[in-house]
Amino acid sequence: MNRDNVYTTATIRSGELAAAEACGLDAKQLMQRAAQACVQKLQQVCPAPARILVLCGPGNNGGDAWFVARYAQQAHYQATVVAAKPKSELAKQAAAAWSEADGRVIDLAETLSVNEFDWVVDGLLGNGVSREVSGHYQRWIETLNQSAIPVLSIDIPSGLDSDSGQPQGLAVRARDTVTMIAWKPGLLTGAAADYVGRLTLADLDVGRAFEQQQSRLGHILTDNVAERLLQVTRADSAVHPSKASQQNVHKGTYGHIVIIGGGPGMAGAAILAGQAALRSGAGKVSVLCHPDSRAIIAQTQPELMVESFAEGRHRLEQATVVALGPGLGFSPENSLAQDTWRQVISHCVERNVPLVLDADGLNWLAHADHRSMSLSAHTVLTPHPAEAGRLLGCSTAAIQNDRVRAIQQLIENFSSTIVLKGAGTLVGAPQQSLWFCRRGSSALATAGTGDVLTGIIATLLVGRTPVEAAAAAVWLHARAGEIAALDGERGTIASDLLPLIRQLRNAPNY
Ligand SMILES: NC(=O)C1=CN([C@@H]2O[C@H](COP(=O)(O)OP(=O)(O)OC[C@H]3O[C@@H](n4cnc5c(N)ncnc54)[C@H](O)[C@@H]3O)[C@@H](O)[C@H]2O)[C@@H](O)CC1
Ligand SMILES: [K+]
Repeated sequence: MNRDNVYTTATIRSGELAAAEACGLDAKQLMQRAAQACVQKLQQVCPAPARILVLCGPGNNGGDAWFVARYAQQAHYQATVVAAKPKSELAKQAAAAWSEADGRVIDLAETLSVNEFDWVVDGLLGNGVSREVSGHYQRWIETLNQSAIPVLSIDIPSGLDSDSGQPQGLAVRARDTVTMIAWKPGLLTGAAADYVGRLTLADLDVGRAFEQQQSRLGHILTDNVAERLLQVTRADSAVHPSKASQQNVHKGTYGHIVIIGGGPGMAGAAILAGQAALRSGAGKVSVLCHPDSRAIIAQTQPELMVESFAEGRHRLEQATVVALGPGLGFSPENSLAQDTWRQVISHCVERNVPLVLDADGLNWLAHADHRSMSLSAHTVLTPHPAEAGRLLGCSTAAIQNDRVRAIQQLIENFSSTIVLKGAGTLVGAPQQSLWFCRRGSSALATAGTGDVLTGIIATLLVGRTPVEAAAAAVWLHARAGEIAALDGERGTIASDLLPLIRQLRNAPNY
């Protein structure tokens, strides 16, 4: 079974019973397996006879939790149940199993000191959360989040939306989450990383049947896959015959990357993109910038070839890949930036030159009427949520509330490869399933890291399809961020990533 596939919540909810039936199981047996998987995890993280508090909500997530209490008790844990009235038929049966074992139940409306317990099992709400958390649910989640007691969440931290990864007002911050059957996007993107803790997939032995019956939304960008993508080069045409013609054309070169940006006061963005391209292994990097930025860029990094756009236009003819946007400048009266943008886009579209559009490159795209222009299929757009909002004409919050929908819309509108940045970065392209990157660090949320990513993508575009290059670059950048953060997340800056990019390019498992 490919344990990296991601399915929408709707697919999981509508398909899990059919998969169980194909394996000769009914819904109650599936629930019992879910509970057993959670008890196994408990046994790893807090051996019996620990004191555990089991919180049971009204639906089947609560049903799982009632069975957890029962099995935990059988495994010699001291289990205490706090429960809402079970509403679903399965939850009622699971609650009955606890009563038959003479288990005591405390009503959710009561208060209890959680400090008496070693661990909490959170079965309040699962993938059926349908509204903002309030009342006793809110109170319990606040209590858990304020206490230091570790929490194991069943399926998904209660209150987290299992598609968007956004809390519905409030969500449990778990130490561990055991999710059932298959990965859901809400565990992997948006705010998920702040809530899910360590993730475990329990496929309940129906995962294979489920995968055979359902189509996936995407897959996790695993280390293995990323390392393989990083190794694929033009010399590998036998492995990737689809790229043979492009590979032959450029054989023997590591590519000439042309970066266009660096407006007045924004030379740094072009420098960082250029340095990242060099450290990712580009053979030659040119920067075309505003005349005022030329000297500082050239002095900062002598390996960069620097010209003003007017002087260096001919560089476009030599470009293997173009990166347009870092520090370009964006304001209605900035006609130099706008003209440059138009000329570069036209060149790349006409010649089918691979293009990365970032920062002001995206702002000009949002400003243009994109319906009247087409980008080449070799284009990668790298919006952060605010830029994505500008491109789609909606708010940043709307993007974050449904990142999967947002990237799908961007792919459709621009027929390009899209990197939707932010925690749980998504990568997608037309007719391809999405990549979910779980790696990364909040240390990457600082100025300039986007410019670095642009430089990496541009370099990796040499010899890879746009989606492969974007996925490999996102992973590399995220890993570099993680490693940089080992010296302290606070104070990590974009240029700290540069030596790590070099290390990772030479040894991805560094
Ligand atoms: N159906 C199956 O065969 C399986 C289901 N499983 C479990 O079932 C869960 C899904 O069960 P359900 O569909 O019953 O959904 P949930 O258990 O997530 O909750 C649904 C219930 O909660 C209420 N609710 C929704 N939002 C609320 C809020 N904000 N505040 C208070 N109450 C709220 C709903 O009115 C409904 O009564 C999964 O997450 C998983 O844990 C697993 O046992 C695997 C097998
Ligand atoms: K839960």
